[in-house]
Amino acid sequence: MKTALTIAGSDSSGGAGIQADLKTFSALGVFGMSVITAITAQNTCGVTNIRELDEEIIADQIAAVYDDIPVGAVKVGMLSSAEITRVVAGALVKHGAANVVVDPVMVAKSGSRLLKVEAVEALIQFLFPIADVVTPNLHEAAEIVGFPVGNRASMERAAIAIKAMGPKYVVVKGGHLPGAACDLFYDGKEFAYLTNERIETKHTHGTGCTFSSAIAAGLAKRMPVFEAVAVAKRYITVAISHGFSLGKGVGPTHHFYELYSQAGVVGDGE
Ligand SMILES: Nc1ncnc2c1ncn2[C@@H]1O[C@H](COP(=O)(O)OP(=O)(O)OP(=O)(O)O)[C@@H](O)[C@H]1O
Ligand SMILES: Cc1ncc(COP(=O)(O)O)c(N)n1
Repeated sequence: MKTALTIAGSDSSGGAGIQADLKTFSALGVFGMSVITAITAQNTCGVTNIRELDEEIIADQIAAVYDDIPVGAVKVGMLSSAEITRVVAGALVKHGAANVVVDPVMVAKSGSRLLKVEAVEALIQFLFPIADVVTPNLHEAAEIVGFPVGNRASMERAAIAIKAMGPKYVVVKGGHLPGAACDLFYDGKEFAYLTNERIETKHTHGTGCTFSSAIAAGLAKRMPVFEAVAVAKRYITVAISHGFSLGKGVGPTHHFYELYSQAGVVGDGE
């Protein structure tokens, strides 16, 4: 059985965070495990409270998994503070984590800050050098590199700057671009664009979490990195096109296995 671990925040409404990650792992046929960094009181309208877990229980959760179970890939999402970021990075190094996907979650769609401003430096310093893939959206890329990112030229400049911070691969997500949903993949040598038509929907809660978990699921299945990203792009496109209204605000994406096998995202044999 292939396994993947998510280290992220809990979203009580089930659309983003740990919950989206585990649903994605399951739909892609990978056994999911979780380390919770923070608990958010959250629904489709926004985040009403955040409680960080203490560093000891976070480190102990990571140790409990790695000391016992082979971890095929790990996705890192909401980290909230610089201290949590340092502890997670240190634990991943200590346990020799492989196939590390870092989604540099900073602000929820609803506007709440999920990573303190002063923690961005720790993310760059401690996590980027041990990451295989880093997946910023346009806003996150801009905060990381310190210049505006809003078109293909600036996405390429940002990808080069982020690659220089240590990860093996960078995916700058263009979900917030005008027009097509166009993501940039960069391996340090060449740029490749993964493009899909924009789906007109407001139900996109958790798209970033879902995309990065799908990449981790692909790596856990030992796909080459570009193939894992391409499968994740197909997965998120199907997930958004079947996003649905739930609650009064921004509804979630869709994670039911049948849909993905019908759409050819996962083969029956996987
Ligand atoms: N309306 C859309 N139609 C098609 N694809 C989309 C749409 N919105 C986002 N995507 C795709 O979803 C993936 C996630 O991108 P996005 O830029 O939304 O991430 P994000 O901002 O980190 O997500 P989140 O806001 O959940 O944190 C990317 O592959 C992006 O191209
Ligand atoms: C716990 C947690 N992690 C990540 C996100 C980002 O997802 P989105 O930007 O879609 O709200 C979130 N809202 N909550």
